[in-house]
Amino acid sequence: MASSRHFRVITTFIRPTTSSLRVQRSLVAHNARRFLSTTPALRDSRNFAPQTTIFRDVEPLRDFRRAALLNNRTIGLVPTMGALHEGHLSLVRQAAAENTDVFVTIYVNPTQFGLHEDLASYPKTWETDLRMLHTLDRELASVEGAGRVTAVFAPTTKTMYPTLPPDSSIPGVGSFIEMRPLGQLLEGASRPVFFRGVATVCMKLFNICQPERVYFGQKDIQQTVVIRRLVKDFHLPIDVKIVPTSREPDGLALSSRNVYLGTRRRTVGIVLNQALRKAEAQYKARNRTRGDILWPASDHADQTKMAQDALEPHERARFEVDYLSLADPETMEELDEVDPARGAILSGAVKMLPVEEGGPSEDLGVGGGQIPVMAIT
Ligand SMILES: Nc1ncnc2c1ncn2[C@@H]1O[C@H](COP(=O)(O)OP(=O)(O)OP(=O)(O)O)[C@@H](O)[C@H]1O
Ligand SMILES: CC(C)(CO)[C@@H](O)C(=O)[O-]
Ligand code: BAL
Repeated sequence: MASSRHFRVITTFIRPTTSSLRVQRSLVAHNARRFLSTTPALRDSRNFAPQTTIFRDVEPLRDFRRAALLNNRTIGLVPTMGALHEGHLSLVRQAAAENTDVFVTIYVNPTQFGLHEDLASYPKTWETDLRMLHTLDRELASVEGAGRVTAVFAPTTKTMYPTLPPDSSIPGVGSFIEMRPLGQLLEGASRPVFFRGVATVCMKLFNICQPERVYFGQKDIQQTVVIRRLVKDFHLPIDVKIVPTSREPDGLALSSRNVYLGTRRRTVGIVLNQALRKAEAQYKARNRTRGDILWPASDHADQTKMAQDALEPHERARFEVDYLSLADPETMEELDEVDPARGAILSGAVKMLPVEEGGPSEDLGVGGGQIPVMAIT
């Protein structure tokens, strides 16, 4: 059986207090208002014509992109692994507010999955994904000034890895992009090939689609740091946009892997989000040192863990805290103290262990509570 996996919770960017970030935020707010504002900006969508083309190969997509460039159109790229949910759609919405064309890529990239991770069982919902994008595109068609979802790129692995088959082993035969030590910290410590795979596939997708802007979710915060580094170190002419995390009412972040959780692990899984909120509150109360910021988070996680461990096997959802991190926003190196002018990234990971004993009619999630999980709240 594949090894148990992390239930990751990566929540908070303690923002610097510089005016440039405030400007960035207000621009996003402006765009959101432009996009979300009601009647005056609504277009008549009765004549809605779907504009989305599905591409499997590189050359036709390149031709499409070239034509867009000649027509002064701008491309916002949203890379995904499919199994779409409202979090993905929020990325598409922001991309549509800032570009004439949105390209969505749907590709489950093998090189970012370690050999014992959940590549084989990763949820695939192609038909539903297309329906969701179609519905969203219809909505976009009715908004004055909004871009449209004009391309979905869903390549085969042979297209993405044209020379050698993808290799997920640590020595890794093939052509890769690596960032050391950034890609080896935190998530990279427990998933040693993860960021190598992400950086490599994103470089490929950026080269194929040549977007002006790319959109990534803050939920995967270390991934956003890796992408910014990719763009900086390889001089890519791309603007990286980070979109806030979409959450369930109780704070659980939407995530494709949530289907694995089942009721019991889902309920307990919000522990880390709760813990990190406590740490964030410490920062907001003007605490700046690592100990002061992180202790309530560790304490909350410890208390919850003890309470679960004390329950009977048919009642409990056991977990282990992998890390609680207070890190520099560009290097992800751990900080002893936060400089408010620079900000920090507060993040954490919890390993949700398999359910030991299911109840008679209990919803244990896809895979009966045993599937390796990489869900994010
Ligand atoms: N809840 C969310 N809010 C905002 N962005 C999100 C959310 N969930 C995913 N994203 C972003 O969507 C993009 C594609 O993510 P991906 O397809 O891996 O979905 P996922 O839900 O993160 O899946 P997984 O369960 O594998 O982590 C990434 O940039 C990711 O950060
Ligand atoms: C960015 C990405 C699409 C690369 O495969 C993936 O890591 C994801 O979905 O976050
Ligand atoms: N959203 C992160 C992709 C992964 O876990 O592989």
